[in-house]
Amino acid sequence: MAHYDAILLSSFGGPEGQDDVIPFLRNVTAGRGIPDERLEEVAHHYRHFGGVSPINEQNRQLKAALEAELAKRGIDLPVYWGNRNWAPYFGDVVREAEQNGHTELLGLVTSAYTSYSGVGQYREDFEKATAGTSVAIDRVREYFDHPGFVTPFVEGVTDASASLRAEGVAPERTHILYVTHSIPNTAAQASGPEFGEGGAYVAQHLAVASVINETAAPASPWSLVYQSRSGDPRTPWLEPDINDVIADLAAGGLTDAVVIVPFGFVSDHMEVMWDLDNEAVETAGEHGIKVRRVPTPGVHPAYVSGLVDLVLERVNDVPADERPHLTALGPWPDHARVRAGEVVASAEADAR
Ligand SMILES: CC1=C(CCC(=O)O)c2cc3nc(cc4[nH]c(cc5[nH]c(cc1n2)c(C)c5CCC(=O)O)c(CCC(=O)O)c4C)C(CCC(=O)O)=C3C
Ligand SMILES: [Fe+2]
Repeated sequence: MAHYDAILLSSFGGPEGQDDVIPFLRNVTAGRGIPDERLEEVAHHYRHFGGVSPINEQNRQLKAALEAELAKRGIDLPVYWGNRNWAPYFGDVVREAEQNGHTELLGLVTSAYTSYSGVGQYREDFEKATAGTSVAIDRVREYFDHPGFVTPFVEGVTDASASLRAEGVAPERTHILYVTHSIPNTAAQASGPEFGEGGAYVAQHLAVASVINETAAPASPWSLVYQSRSGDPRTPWLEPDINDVIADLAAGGLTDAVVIVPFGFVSDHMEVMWDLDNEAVETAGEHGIKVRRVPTPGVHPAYVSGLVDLVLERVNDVPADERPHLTALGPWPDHARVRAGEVVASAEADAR
């Protein structure tokens, strides 16, 4: 049995008013050479919604849902919530936990896949936040193929396909677009070169998309596509872009509808609201193609109880061969623990 004093719900953070937008974007991009034009463009996405990203409110709701599920199961672990890029910041939350006598934390991260953004950067955040404290932070494994994460997408694709069928669109003419965040090709490769082109990041997405499609829309063709590319235009990022694919499908004449499945994300935050509900839906409309956008897990009961299962699997040291996973890639291995600013146990997965 591993001992933990508390859970640390760990997320990205987002602005909650117009005055927060630029300081937030500076936090996000600190030292990573995002061109100013791109920052202004992204600021505009936030400004359009009053400078408020929905992500913090979604995390408050997820925290409340986790607390309710833990209480229901009689598990006595408080939940702290901290972010990388906006208040409540990890550093403040870790000190608050320490003052409350909670020094052994288990991180639940709102990223399901392996990449620097979802793994290495959080480990660095935890190193900084625990430096000079007596706090240690573990994190649960990447849960891209955990039933709790996959089930809401299976339901969403099933419902979207049924509603299109009800409008007379044949499943064979409905194309399912599994969409995730583009990252630089080099970052994808670094996520696990042993998984071939695109590394673990692409392999995980392909494996999950194939499982969702087989279960929810077996008669429909599908593709893995990307959104939210940024950075220097000369640097290659993962392609194709969702908007280009919608245009190509329309030109191909075999597609009457697309189902957009934002399975790279756990909640309907700004990247979903702007890049999909605004841009991609508009692209489909311009090409006369029907469109459905499937919800992200949010506070879906399967996701919330899946996260609690992931906590219990660590508390109870459940062996790998008993850990739930829906693809041949899983169960993904656990990561090294960070204690007082140092990585104290090394694991192969932590090169990422
Ligand atoms: C893989 C991945 C995820 C999924 C995994 C995870 O969830 O962690 C993700 C999530 C998110 N990304 C978000 C926002 C942003 N990401 C940016 C920039 C970047 N993301 C990248 C990758 C990812 N990002 C990369 C390689 C960059 C460029 C270089 C860099 O900066 O490392 C920028 C800067 C401007 C721009 O270039 O777009 C912003 C504002 C929000 C918050 C949304 C909200 O506010 O509701 C969320 C959940
Ligand atoms: Fe991002």
